Parts: sequence; C-alpha cells; structure tokens
Amino acid sequence: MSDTLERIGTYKRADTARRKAALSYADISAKARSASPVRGFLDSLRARHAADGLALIAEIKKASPSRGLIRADFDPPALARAYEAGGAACLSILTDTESFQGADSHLVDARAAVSLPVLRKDFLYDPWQVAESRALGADCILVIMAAVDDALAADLVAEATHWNMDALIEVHDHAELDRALALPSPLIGINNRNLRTFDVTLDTFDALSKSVPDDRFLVAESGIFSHGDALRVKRSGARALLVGESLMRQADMSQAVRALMNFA
Ligand SMILES: O=C(O)c1ccccc1NCC(=O)[C@H](O)[C@H](O)COP(=O)(O)O
Repeated sequence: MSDTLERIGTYKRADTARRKAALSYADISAKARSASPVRGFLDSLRARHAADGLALIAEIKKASPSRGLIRADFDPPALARAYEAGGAACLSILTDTESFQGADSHLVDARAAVSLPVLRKDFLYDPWQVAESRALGADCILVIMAAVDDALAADLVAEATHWNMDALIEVHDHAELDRALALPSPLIGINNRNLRTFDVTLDTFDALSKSVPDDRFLVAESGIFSHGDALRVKRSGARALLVGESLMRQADMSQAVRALMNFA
C-alpha cells in the first residue's frame, strides 16, 4: 500500500470511529431509508454509452494530494449544473476534507441541483460508511482494492447492494484486477494514477483493459486531458471516463465537457 493511502486510511478510520460513536448503524440506516431515492448510476452510464459510444463521469474536485489546490472558485451546485448542461452522464464528488478539501455538503448540495446520479468519491473502510453515503444521497460508492482486503471489499459491495446502490471497483494493477473480478459488481474502474509516485499514464489502462471480460462495464479513471485521450481509452475498451482535474481547470466547464466528449 502506498504511503498516501496508508496516511489516508489512518485518519479515515479514526474519523469513521468518531462518526459511528455519534450515530449507530441503526441511526444512520434510518437516515439512509429516508434519503432521496437512488438514481441508477450504472443504468445512466449504460444508457449514455449505448447512445454516444462513451459516457462521462464528471468529477467535482477542489484539490488533491498530487496537485494541491485545483480550483479556488468552487461552487458545487454551479459546477454540477455546468457538468449536466455539457452532457455528463453522472457526477463523482470528493467528500474527503483532509486531502481533497471536499465535504459531505458538496455532495448533498450538488446532487440537489441536478438530476444526475452521484458517486461518493471517498475512502471506505467500513460498511457503516456505505449506509452513510446513501444517507447523504449517494447513488454509487467507490471500493479501492489497494485499500481493502477481499473480505472487506465483499462487505462493502454487499452493503451497497443492500441499499440498491452501485459500486465502482477501482484497480491499479493485475493483482487488484483479479481480486476485483471475483466481486459481484459489474462496474470496474482502472485508475491510471500510481498511488505511490502519483505518475499518471494511460499505458496502465492499455495494459489492464485487455484482461477485463466483456460483461463488465469498464471505466477509465484519471489523467484524461483531451478528446484524443478519450478516444485512446475508448479504443482500449473504456465505456466511460472519470475525469476531474482537466475539467475543473476550465472556466467554461459545459464547453469543456463537450470538447472532451466531442458532443455537438
Ligand atoms: O488525485 C489524486 O492526487 C489522488 C491521490 C491519492 C488517491 C486518489 C487520488 N485521486 C482520486 C481519483 O481517483 C481522481 O480524482 C479521479 O480518478 C480523477 O482523476 P483526474 O482526472 O486525474 O483528476
């Protein structure tokens, strides 16, 4: 495991323990039951892929460990509306505060401003956090295979299924991909960012995508900056892109989505 992931895991587990002490599983489940109904995340990706040949998960990301501050002018509902107007199929919203300057309120406020399904992009180590994600309104969770063992990954997916949510299973290498393919989730993301060095290369996607069976819905994550990059990963089997930084650095984000995806 990378130092960054280990550092994040340490504070995230402590933060989750504090949240659980304040709100039991029964309490958070009651909130999840009364949350806004689930919007089909994978359904939306499939529909957009069928219509356009490639779907976009557009990320709301203020800062990151590798890049520092990405966007100072940061208004989650306005960003969500711009992404929706540009043609994104789904949103990804970072809720981690310490490393990404995210917040739970970013997800709640952005989702309320649009009709798109939302991925809670955070570091999950406990099924309680999945119920919490649903309570916030999330439609999909992230399972980072580099951060969890097989048993915990299965528990997170089972909890997501319990709440009728999708689970994006994220991998960085062949060993993680083999473990991901054993899980009952069709949504697989290949992350092109090396979590140890922070190097980003689309070669990672080219190398791993060959081993993903056709019955999985494959997402290319990180390091996609141009329509050429989008075409490259599409040719290697991507059905959707997850893009943060390159869109967040643009003034007109609707136009940036259209240019990236080549929408008219
Ligand atoms: O972005 C980082 O620096 C980072 C560092 C450590 C763990 C995760 C990290 N990013 C999360 C993501 O997966 C990306 O935000 C997402 O794939 C979008 O990537 P990009 O388009 O390159 O912003």
